[in-house]
Amino acid sequence: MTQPDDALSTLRVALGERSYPIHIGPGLLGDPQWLTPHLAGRQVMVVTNETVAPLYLSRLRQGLGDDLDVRELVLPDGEATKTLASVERIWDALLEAGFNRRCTLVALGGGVIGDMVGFAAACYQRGVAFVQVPTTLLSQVDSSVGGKTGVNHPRGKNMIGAFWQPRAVLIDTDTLATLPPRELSAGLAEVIKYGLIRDPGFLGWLETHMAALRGLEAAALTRAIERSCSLKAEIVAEDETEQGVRALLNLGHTFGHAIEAHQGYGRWLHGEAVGTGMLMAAELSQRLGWLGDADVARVRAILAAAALPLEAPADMASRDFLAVMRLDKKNLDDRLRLILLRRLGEACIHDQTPPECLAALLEGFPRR
Ligand SMILES: NC(=O)c1ccc[n+]([C@@H]2O[C@H](COP(=O)([O-])OP(=O)(O)OC[C@H]3O[C@@H](n4cnc5c(N)ncnc54)[C@H](O)[C@@H]3O)[C@@H](O)[C@H]2O)c1
Ligand SMILES: O=C(O)C(=O)C[C@@H](O)[C@H](O)[C@H](O)COP(=O)(O)O
Ligand SMILES: [Zn+2]
Repeated sequence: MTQPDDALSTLRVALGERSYPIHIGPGLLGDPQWLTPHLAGRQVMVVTNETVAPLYLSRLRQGLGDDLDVRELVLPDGEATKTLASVERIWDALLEAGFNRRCTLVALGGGVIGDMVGFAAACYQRGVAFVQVPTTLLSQVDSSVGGKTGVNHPRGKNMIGAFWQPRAVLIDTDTLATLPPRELSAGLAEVIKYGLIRDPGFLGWLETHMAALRGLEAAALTRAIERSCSLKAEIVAEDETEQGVRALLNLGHTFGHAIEAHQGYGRWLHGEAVGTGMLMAAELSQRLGWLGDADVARVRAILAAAALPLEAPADMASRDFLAVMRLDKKNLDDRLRLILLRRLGEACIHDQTPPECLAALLEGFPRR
């Protein structure tokens, strides 16, 4: 087997004794050196959706040798399909193919496919191998790394799931060429998140390179993906199952998940809801005296530069936010646990927000 090309970079997610690679670069799909070393055996189920299949399925198949038993499952597209019923379709296909515990599932697509395939792998015959091949910016910088898998419930995002780590993450940056601009912006929300929670230098870099990122300039995108994956890998290595620091990756998500669930899954993209949620978190941090006017203005400006929404849905009252936020998975002992900003580049877990302060934020935050 040839050595990986120098143009590609590899990061690792270290989990105690175990670790897995994140390969990042152009041209990974279709090159057998990336996928085949991570297969558990001969049986391979590639799961994708009806949008991604015509774009990338045949290229991925080229990266799988002829000596394998490869099956394909093409699911419908959309956040609304991130359900247990879709995961059952994966299990049905695996059983129909007669696949055993040495099979490997390959998730080819965005975060919806990745989360569902990971969950299917976690449960099939009590756990089989899976590989993430993310094709959206959001899935390349966030969802494919770290092993959070699962599906939505009408009452809350990702309410049913498991921690189950992939064997490898293969990020082919060429796939971003076909991504619609709205999806690119959604991915940028999670990229901005890393700067806000952990890396003020990266936040500054993003401010100056936003036009290049939105213009799909390869060098800028690769740098943003590498830095995001590296920060996520570091946090997951510290706290795989979200007992502490990993919760910081949820900046903007308590508000954002409430928007997604209230509006009906898919109406707001996950990244859009998280972007608005991060602005809400920043404004709440300002009300608590941690951020100044200039800090909040910077958060608003970078979200605007990424073409993300800055207002909450018009039909969402404060009580609608609170109803979903009360079910958030981070909450303990009936207390809301929010991720807030001590300053730009430093997040904290906060469960002491005075109710009147949160109420004022929710009442005063603009709607559209
Ligand atoms: N597990 C985690 O840690 C984690 C982290 C962040 C988000 N998520 C989850 O990820 C999901 C959002 O992921 P997403 O933003 O990738 O959404 P998505 O999976 O719905 O993909 C967005 C859209 O882009 C299409 N698409 C995918 N790749 C494409 C390509 N290369 N060219 C053209 N179109 C392409 C998809 O078919 C879809 O229509 C949410 O369910 C969210 O909860 C999970
Ligand atoms: O990896 C994590 O941890 C995250 O929180 C990343 C988030 O961007 C992602 O949306 C995640 O799926 C949210 O998880 P949840 O536990 O809040 O459902
Ligand atoms: Zn997210």
